[in-house]
Amino acid sequence: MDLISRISQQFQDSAQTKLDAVELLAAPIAEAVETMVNCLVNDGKILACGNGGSAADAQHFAAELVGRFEAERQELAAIALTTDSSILTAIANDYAYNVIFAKQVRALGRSGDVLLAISTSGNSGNVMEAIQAAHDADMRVVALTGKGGGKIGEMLREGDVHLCVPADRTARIQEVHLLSIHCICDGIDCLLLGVEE
Ligand SMILES: O=C(CO)[C@@H](O)[C@H](O)[C@H](O)[C@H](O)COP(=O)(O)O
Ligand SMILES: [Zn+2]
Repeated sequence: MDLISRISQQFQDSAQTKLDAVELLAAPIAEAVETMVNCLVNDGKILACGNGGSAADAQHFAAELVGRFEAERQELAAIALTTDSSILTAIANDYAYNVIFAKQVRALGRSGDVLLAISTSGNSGNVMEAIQAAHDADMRVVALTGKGGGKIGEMLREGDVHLCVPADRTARIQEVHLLSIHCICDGIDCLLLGVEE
């Protein structure tokens, strides 16, 4: 297959994966919006974590809440746990890579806060440890996964929200995660501001 055909195929696969996911994900995305708005209006904050491309997604999400998405509104409390290289290297070096997010959740997370946990496989150990720490702190979890949800799908409990993308390819799952994150940002603005467009 030549490059142009490969690229065209990827665009088609990405669009199809999104269309295939909407029926399954629309309700949990709406639940995620309500969970997060409820947290934010009650003075809570959202902590976000993930590895690799999902670390970028966590940061992207926090930037849209603290800065803005599409509408002007008050700053919203969100922190990506993927950005402080001193914290990350100290914890990985002195303890284990598996606890780089969990120790930050234990330091910063409070009852009523939300953890946005992102893992395409649903099996990243450090994201699982973060979820456990969030549960211990009486926080709710919004999990973005794929590939059937993995072990993270089995860890979630009542009050948590699971957005499991019905796909097996990491890149395609990440693309739906980003769309879902934008839907969450739009939904938060809509509930807080009544934004229609
Ligand atoms: O962006 C990509 C692949 O598209 C990679 O950086 C990917 O995020 C990394 O391999 C992650 O470590 C995968 O972790 P996870 O999504 O399974 O939790
Ligand atoms: Zn990637």
